[in-house]
Amino acid sequence: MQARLTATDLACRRGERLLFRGLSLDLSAGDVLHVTGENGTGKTSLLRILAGLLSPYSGEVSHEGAIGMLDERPALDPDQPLGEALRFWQQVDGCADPAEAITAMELVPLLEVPVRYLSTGQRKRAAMARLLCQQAPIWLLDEPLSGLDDRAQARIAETVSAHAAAGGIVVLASHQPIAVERLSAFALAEYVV
Ligand SMILES: Nc1ncnc2c1ncn2[C@@H]1O[C@H](COP(=O)(O)OP(=O)(O)OP(=O)(O)O)[C@@H](O)[C@H]1O
Repeated sequence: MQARLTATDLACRRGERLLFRGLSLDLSAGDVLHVTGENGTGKTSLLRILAGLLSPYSGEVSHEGAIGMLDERPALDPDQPLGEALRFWQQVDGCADPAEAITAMELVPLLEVPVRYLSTGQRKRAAMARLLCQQAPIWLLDEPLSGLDDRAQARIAETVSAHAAAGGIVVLASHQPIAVERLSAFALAEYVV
């Protein structure tokens, strides 16, 4: 897996406020970065800048390898049964082995359930299955553990570890600790204006 993610001297402004500045990153295959910071410091904003969904106020981002993002919006059709909703994305993403992702996230018993009936944790696991199918080397995970029980949290931690071990890059923003080897902590407070 060929992956690199760099950010140079990033500053982020939302509305009238400069949230952070002087932020640089250089991540390569196998790196896992845990971004921490109080509510409103700009963790989601940073991930959106890295994903190219939000323009930085200044600075630059570059990457080698596709980016997959997980946030609170799973982008799964709420009216479709989960299996159908996932199948749509599997076709778009050209997923080689959808069954593996579905099994890994323990979704087999839920495939007939309409997405709108899924619980918060089930929805997050579904979003993770979609991410696995994207086969993107760079993962940006916004609060991947929120709403998950202990077993599902452990499953996500294993999945993140496996992705890094296979040469992927993971940047995750989380208020909760995550049991992943080779995790680097990144305190956004150091860059807050
Ligand atoms: N579209 C917007 N326009 C103006 N301000 C915004 C916009 N989106 C977010 N903000 C503000 O930017 C700040 C940072 O938001 P962000 O969601 O990046 O923080 P966060 O660190 O992820 O917070 P949390 O821990 O609560 O998820 C907040 O004060 C928020 O109100």
